Amino acid sequence: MAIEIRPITAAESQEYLRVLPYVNGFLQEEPEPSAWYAGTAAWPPQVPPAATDLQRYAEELQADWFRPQAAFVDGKIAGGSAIVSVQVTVPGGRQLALGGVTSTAVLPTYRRRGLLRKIMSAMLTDCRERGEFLVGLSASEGTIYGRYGFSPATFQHRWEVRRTDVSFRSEFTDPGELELVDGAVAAEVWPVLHEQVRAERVGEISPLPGKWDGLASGGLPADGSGPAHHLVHRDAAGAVDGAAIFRLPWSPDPEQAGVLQVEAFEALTSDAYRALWGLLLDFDLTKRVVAARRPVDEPLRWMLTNPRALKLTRTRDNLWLRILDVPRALEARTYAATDSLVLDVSDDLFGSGRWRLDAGPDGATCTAVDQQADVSLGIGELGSLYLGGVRASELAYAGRIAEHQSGAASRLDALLRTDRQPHNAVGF
Ligand SMILES: CC(=O)SCCNC(=O)CCNC(=O)[C@H](O)C(C)(C)COP(=O)(O)OP(=O)(O)OC[C@H]1O[C@@H](n2cnc3c(N)ncnc32)[C@H](O)[C@@H]1OP(=O)(O)O
Repeated sequence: MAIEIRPITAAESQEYLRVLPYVNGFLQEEPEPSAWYAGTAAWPPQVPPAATDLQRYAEELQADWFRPQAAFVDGKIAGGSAIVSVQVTVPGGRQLALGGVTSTAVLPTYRRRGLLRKIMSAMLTDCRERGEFLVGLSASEGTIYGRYGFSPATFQHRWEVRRTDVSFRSEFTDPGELELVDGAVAAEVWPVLHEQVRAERVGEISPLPGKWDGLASGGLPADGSGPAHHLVHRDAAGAVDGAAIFRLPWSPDPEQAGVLQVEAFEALTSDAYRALWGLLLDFDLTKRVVAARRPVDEPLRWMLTNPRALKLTRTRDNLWLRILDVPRALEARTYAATDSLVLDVSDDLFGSGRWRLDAGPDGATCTAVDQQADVSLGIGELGSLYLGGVRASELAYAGRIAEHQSGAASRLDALLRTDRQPHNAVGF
């Protein structure tokens, strides 16, 4: 079998699309209603794409931010994946280029012959040559991407709360006001709000072009989750400082009736956060609120009289990170303490190395050295640590980091920690 890995031409778009999960069918361990996918249709799609969808996807393949690679077997496309150009906010506030791996699939009849490995190798090499030193993805299965040096760096929770269990610890007088707005207003609010959130939030991803376009049209999803409702909070001066998108899906099951699904929620201030949740958790005729894709350090539970009222129903990894250039990545963020440590980092794909990290609140220098290492770790472990969401001491206890100096993992923790847990509400 003759295998060739290369980008596709415009004429090959339809053939390429046919191998991809969102066209070819994609089983997922847990299907997501549109409300949780933050899209206008359930994911994975429940109906085959229409010709107009295929045409739109094919046009998207030509965009400069979408870089598809295909595996041709004996001249026919048998697998594909793509890198989308996005940015990720890192500790210190820089928004770094991130190559986002997406839309990955190999036809069932060609699986386990090394096609993904070859595609991945081509894509990572291309990113390095472009100077992108961070690559990320969200994984369909947890067993696939560790071998390429990816490892979870952000996590997300789904939680639910019964309306009758909610009582806030303290009285709250809103200095601003809430307003229900239509999709056209929401389509103007969300890009601006998310941009402000992204500037502050470690791990947040820049939205792909067109991310908010569907809000204005407000189409009805096929999964019965109902129309999107848009809630906006304005501060005392009238500036938008928070917003939520929610749905009130219909269900024949009495247990599932009366659920308010929170599709998106952002607040720039504690007041906006309290005001928005105050209404969403006490919405007339609802019994239960379900919120997915939420940060793992949700402050809401600390606002409730009974913190146990907020029940976690799912926790899962979100952004998997792969560092392609250790010194450039480590020099691009800032640190919570001042310290100097030698890291021995193994990387099967792009070569191992030993670096001294001289780090502080204003940044770092990272220099190749020969001296004794304080810790040894793999490139995947470094990816998990990079945004501050995973503790080095936890990975050391798990045998994933070797300490050569007692206390070195704790010192690494002190350097890498961030005030809030990294989180990305937006994916790709
Ligand atoms: C970021 C995203 O886009 S997530 C979406 C990923 N896509 C899917 O899950 C769609 C369904 N799955 C598929 O299409 C394919 O199984 C793919 C794309 C995941 C893997 O493609 P393949 O060409 O079979 O992978 P390939 O043969 O290169 O395998 C490379 C290695 O990964 C392993 N591997 C591949 N897929 C899996 C899997 N699903 N579970 C466990 N191991 C896997 C192989 O055993 C092999 O191991 P080795 O390096 O020790 O030999």
